[in-house]
Amino acid sequence: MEWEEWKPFYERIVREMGYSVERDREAAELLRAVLLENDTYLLKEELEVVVGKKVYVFGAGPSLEKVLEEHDFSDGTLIAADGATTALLEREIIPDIVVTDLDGRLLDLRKANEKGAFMVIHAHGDNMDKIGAYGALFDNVLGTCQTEPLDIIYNFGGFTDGDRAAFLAEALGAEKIILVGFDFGSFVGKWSKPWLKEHAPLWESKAKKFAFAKELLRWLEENGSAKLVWFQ
Ligand SMILES: Nc1ncnc2c1ncn2[C@@H]1O[C@H](COP(=O)(O)OP(=O)(O)OP(=O)(O)O)[C@@H](O)[C@H]1O
Ligand SMILES: Nc1nc2c(c(=O)[nH]1)N=C(CO)CN2
Ligand SMILES: [Mg+2]
Repeated sequence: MEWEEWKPFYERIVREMGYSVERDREAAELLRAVLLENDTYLLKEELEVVVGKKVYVFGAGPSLEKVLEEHDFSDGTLIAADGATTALLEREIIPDIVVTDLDGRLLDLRKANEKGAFMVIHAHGDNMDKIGAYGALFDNVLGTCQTEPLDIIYNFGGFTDGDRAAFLAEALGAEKIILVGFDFGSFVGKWSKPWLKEHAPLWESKAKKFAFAKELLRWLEENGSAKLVWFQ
């Protein structure tokens, strides 16, 4: 998704979620500074070679657990959206790429990175504290933002970690994107937040995020060049 296509979505998101564009911009600058200072940044071209034709994107919906038990996903590139990383690690699956705004379980995000996963870390106005505190703990990081892209900070479109991961796969050349554990139902998967012990009833701000995520994935289905499939 090009910036001009993303801009109207972003403007609606900012309005409906009450975000600050200025803070989102500040976060992008902060992430850029952290990655440059530590020399841990990746360029798009370096991540492109990791993404094959067939990509599985794992969301953190409650359905993920059973699906991981019953199916083998070793024939594609594995991209975990934030909290889904924990569910994969529990089954000793190391994702190729983790897409996160750093609010999943930090130890699991780091473990995946140490075991070889490339990180795609997203900067927004509400995670600057996390970027400042933990940004330097990761290696092989492609930075993303939701405002205008900077030199090493990309914007491929997408809002939540899950739909953003699908937009990333599209931008990096995937031909088939299979969404696993995306149920967007009335429960948030227990891997979604570090403090959740069980799947939790959907709360209001998360419901709004899910509505945008679904809309963006529909856009990708209609306008992307990759085939988008919902794994059942
Ligand atoms: N029922 C579900 N519960 C949680 N995540 C889901 C569900 N269905 C689909 N997903 C997708 O899985 C992704 C990973 O979940 P996670 O909650 O860890 O990420 P997140 O977007 O960072 O959440 P937040 O906006 O609260 O930071 C979500 O971004 C969402 O796109
Ligand atoms: N400002 C701001 N932007 C976001 C936020 C958030 O909580 N605040 N959460 C996101 C992941 O779902 C993506 N973008
Ligand atoms: Mg997150």
